[in-house]
Amino acid sequence: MKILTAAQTREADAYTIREEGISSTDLMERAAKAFTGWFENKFQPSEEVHVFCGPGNNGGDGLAAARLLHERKYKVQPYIVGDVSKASDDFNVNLKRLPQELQPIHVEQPSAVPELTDTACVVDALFGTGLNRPVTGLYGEVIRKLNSSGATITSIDIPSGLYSDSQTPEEGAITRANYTISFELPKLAFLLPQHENFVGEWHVVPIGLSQKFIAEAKSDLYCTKQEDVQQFLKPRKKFSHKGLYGHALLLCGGYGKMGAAVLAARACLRSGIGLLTVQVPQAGYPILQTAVPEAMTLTDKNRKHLSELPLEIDKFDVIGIGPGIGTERVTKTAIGQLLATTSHPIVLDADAINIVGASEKLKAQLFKKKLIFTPHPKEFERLVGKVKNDYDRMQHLREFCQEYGCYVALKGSHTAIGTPEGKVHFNTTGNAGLATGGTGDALTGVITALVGQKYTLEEACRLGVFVHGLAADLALQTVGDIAMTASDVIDHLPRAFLHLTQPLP
Ligand SMILES: NC(=O)C1=CN([C@@H]2O[C@H](COP(=O)(O)OP(=O)(O)OC[C@H]3O[C@@H](n4cnc5c(N)ncnc54)[C@H](O)[C@@H]3O)[C@@H](O)[C@H]2O)[C@@H](O)CC1
Ligand SMILES: Nc1ncnc2c1ncn2[C@@H]1O[C@H](COP(=O)(O)OP(=O)(O)O)[C@@H](O)[C@H]1O
Ligand SMILES: [K+]
Repeated sequence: MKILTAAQTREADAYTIREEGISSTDLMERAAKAFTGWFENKFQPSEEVHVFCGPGNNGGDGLAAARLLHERKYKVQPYIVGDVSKASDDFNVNLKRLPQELQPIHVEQPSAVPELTDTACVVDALFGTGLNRPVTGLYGEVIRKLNSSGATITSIDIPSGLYSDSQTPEEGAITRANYTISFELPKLAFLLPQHENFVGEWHVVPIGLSQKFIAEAKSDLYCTKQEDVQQFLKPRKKFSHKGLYGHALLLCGGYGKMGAAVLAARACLRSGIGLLTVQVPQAGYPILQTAVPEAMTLTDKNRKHLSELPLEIDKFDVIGIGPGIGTERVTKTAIGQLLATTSHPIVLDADAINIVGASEKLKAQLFKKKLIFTPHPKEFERLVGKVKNDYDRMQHLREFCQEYGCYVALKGSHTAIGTPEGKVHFNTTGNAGLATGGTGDALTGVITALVGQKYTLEEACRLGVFVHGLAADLALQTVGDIAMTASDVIDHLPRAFLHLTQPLP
């Protein structure tokens, strides 16, 4: 699923209107119906609904939604904020369509906004994608008043005041929505952690924008949905054997962190790898052999740390390195050897990233390699330097992937996968139960297994991150997010793969 800019969304609206021969008022009616459809499923008609409308088409949506909710017997009060002498045409059409008994309150002073109780619902239709400057003055005061009330706020299309594709200037007021209902496609702003308190829980409702326009629109930003990964999932063949599903090498674990190797290995095996060898420091030998009997185990000459590569490193199809390895000098040397000698794909995580990030010499060896990095935001900063905000982080992500020709899965609530072409694919599965030690180690195992099975590096990243998040979503149903562990996520990988191969009705 593509993510379009505000300007492209306007073009999509205009294109749809031309292509379908409908009026812009009809499209607005569709948007308002889609919005109220969601609203009716969420809130009871007994709720008081206060709809705050601005002067543009977002306000027009608000007026149309107020009328539709009134028809559905909600107790609705529309408000028109500020000077609407230059209101949009569709705003004016919908103002006229309000029935006699549903007259709007004109808000010319912030004091005209009533004290709202905790049980009130607010619909925020002040500004949408037409926002062209930070929200200050009366609109800013109204937003601050709504934010400080206890009311439940639902924003139409986007929280008012939030820029959809770039950093919102600090002086602008932004609605702190509990829910945001966006039309047709999600907006980039929804996927960035810094906007969590503004966007709240977001949903996308279809309004029939032209699929042709969307397919042809140029965008480097995507959301990965289930149907996307199902398209490249490889079925297992009846006469196949383990030799056809790749032999992975995991270089993981260190003294006190052998669990990282166990988790990565278990996740790798649960993701379809044909054969798995794990090399651990000597102290890890009994642990690995006991905890993961399916994996072959090699030992390093060093008792506590990774310090050497296996002799026959070329026989492996993929190498996953990093979880639990630490940053000892001997380990740095081994990573240098790995980057210098192997042409096989490598998945680098955790301390492997920290080691590379701290050494310009190692960074110089990254070019023209088949590499996937799986950093969390702190590890990412060790690779690229300090970032200013989430937009700056995305910019660094694209530049780093383009410069080194590599893939980066920048982990988070919506893990962002950067590609060498400068594209970014945001993941749509997973939940806060994943915010616990070891889940990243499991992800390294999953992605390593998929690369071993000859998925392209892009497919392995997108499918791996998706299925890892899906396993957590399935685990949520039985263990919840508070108690979830990395082992729970691994234990739910089978159901997650089943879900993808045999979609539940
Ligand atoms: N036919 C269409 O084009 C459709 C549009 N839709 C709605 O239309 C919205 C976009 O509508 P518009 O393009 O009219 O834009 P908005 O309604 O977001 O706002 C534009 C108006 O606000 C003013 N404005 C912008 N920033 C301001 C600020 N900081 N302070 C004060 N005034 C400010 C502008 O001068 C303009 O009058 C979407 O978000 C969506 O809600 C939907 O109805 C779907 C169909
Ligand atoms: N709030 C969250 N919502 C969804 N996914 C999350 C959240 N927090 C963390 N994750 C996911 O959990 C994993 C954590 O990885 P990482 O930080 O490397 O953990 P560790 O190093 O302990 O294994 C990543 O896949 C990340 O995307
Ligand atoms: K809005």
